[in-house]
Amino acid sequence: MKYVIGIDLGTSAVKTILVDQNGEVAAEATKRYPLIQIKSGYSEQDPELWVKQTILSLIELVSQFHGDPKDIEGVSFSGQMHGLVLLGENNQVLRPAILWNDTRTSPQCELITKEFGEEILRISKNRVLEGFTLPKILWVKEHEPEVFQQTTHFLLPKDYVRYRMTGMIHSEYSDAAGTLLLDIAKKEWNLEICNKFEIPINICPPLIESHAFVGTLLSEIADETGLAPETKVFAGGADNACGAIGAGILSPMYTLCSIGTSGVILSYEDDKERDYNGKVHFFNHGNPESFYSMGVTLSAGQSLTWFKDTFAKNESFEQLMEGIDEIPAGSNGLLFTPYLFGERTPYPDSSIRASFIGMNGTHKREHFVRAVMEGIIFSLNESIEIYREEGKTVDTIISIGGGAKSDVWLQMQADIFNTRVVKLKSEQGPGLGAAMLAAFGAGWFSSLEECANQFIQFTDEFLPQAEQVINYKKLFKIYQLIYLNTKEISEKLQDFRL
Ligand SMILES: Nc1ncnc2c1ncn2[C@@H]1O[C@H](COP(=O)(O)OP(=O)(O)O)[C@@H](O)[C@H]1O
Ligand SMILES: O=C(CO)[C@@H](O)[C@H](O)COP(=O)(O)O
Repeated sequence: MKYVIGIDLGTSAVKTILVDQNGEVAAEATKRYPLIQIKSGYSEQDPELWVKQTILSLIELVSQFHGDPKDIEGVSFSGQMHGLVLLGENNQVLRPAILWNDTRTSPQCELITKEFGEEILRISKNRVLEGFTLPKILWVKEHEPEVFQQTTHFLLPKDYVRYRMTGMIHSEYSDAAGTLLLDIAKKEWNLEICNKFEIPINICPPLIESHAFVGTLLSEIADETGLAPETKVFAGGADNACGAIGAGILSPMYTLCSIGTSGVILSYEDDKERDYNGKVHFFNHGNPESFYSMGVTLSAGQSLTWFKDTFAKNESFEQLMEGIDEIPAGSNGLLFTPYLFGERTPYPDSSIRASFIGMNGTHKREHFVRAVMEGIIFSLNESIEIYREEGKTVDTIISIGGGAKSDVWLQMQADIFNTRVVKLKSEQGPGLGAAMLAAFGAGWFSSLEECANQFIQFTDEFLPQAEQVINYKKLFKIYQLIYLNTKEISEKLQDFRL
């Protein structure tokens, strides 16, 4: 039996899975790393820690495997998107990576939008937002000019880890699409945008397809991890592109819901000319010549993690959620908006912050937990509404990410989205998508669709419950009022945030 490995470089942890030729997950390992948040709005990570934890995770994965490591034919990657890694001479890292959920770049976004926003929307198919890579590059150029001067390349997070495992520098289209520097339709770095903002185009890495063969493992990485030095490494994709592959979103039939640190509602796009006018993001898929669009809740799973770390640090998620299924929809009149780090869809607003509304003396901790979980799904429902308004049919959702571990949360998705919600056998959609890219790249299958037929297995399904659907429709309308009514308050509080 042959095997492939998918490495998912998430925001909270790196997750590795070993998958056999039938698509069965033979081993899994996870290694966590922290976010560095020195100020409100700042979010960084140490790229060296990504490499260290990836290697530790692979060591653990290989130790669970009792076959011949030479049977592990290929490795590929899924990675948190948009993060900026700057390399200098000899490819050393020049500063900590600035992540997708870092919102310090509002002034740079305003400048880009004012000077070139319409052209960028036309070329990159995306609106200028704090999370994307171009504003981060401009922030470094303005605030750390000596770092910018030394830059020889920028890389996206998983592309840096792949570089450290192979010695080869590349980017691939699905992740490059999230930089605002890529011409999405032509699949090339855009000289016009680079010139406009005085970014030397040669700091942009060479572009390849997601399933492209990059090289074999460096011998020291093979020695350390226990993998064979001839293990083939394939480029990989953005975590949402890989999530889409791993959940079988290879046609417009299904919609994806991912609850990781962020939350995503994602739809396959077969027409590259489809124009949402920047209301949702539009990116190259990991499947060659295809595209997807998505709406993003910045702090989805992260809101629940924040609540747990702050009020129930030593409990598991399962303990935290005990009793919440007995509480009625709407948590006895308590609502939560998940804007801990600002928001993206439908409100591109970096200064909005989260709120609990409706607290009264009868509320217990479990009401707050349920309200947080409901608020996250309400926020994702805003993206579903956009798709429905644009004429898309959303009737089946494939749900992935850490959030898909909870059946109560999956039922809440079915009731709030008013759709059938289906769970995968392994909730590690992006990791499975990465493994599928390795399997396709290694020639096991003639297409990702063929691979999906073999690899993807659905388990439970959750159907909307009529009474809950009615209640949640009413609650969603009230939830939508919170943004409008807290926007000004959030702005006024900005001066008091550290
Ligand atoms: N047992 C669980 N039940 C429900 N949600 C969970 C559970 N464990 C983790 N989560 C949620 O999953 C999120 C992490 O998901 P994951 O897909 O691993 O994120 P990332 O890819 O961003 O690192 C956490 O923030 C948390 O909200
Ligand atoms: O910024 C985005 C997508 O545009 C995020 O979805 C990141 O890609 C991080 O993903 P997770 O770690 O939450 O899976």
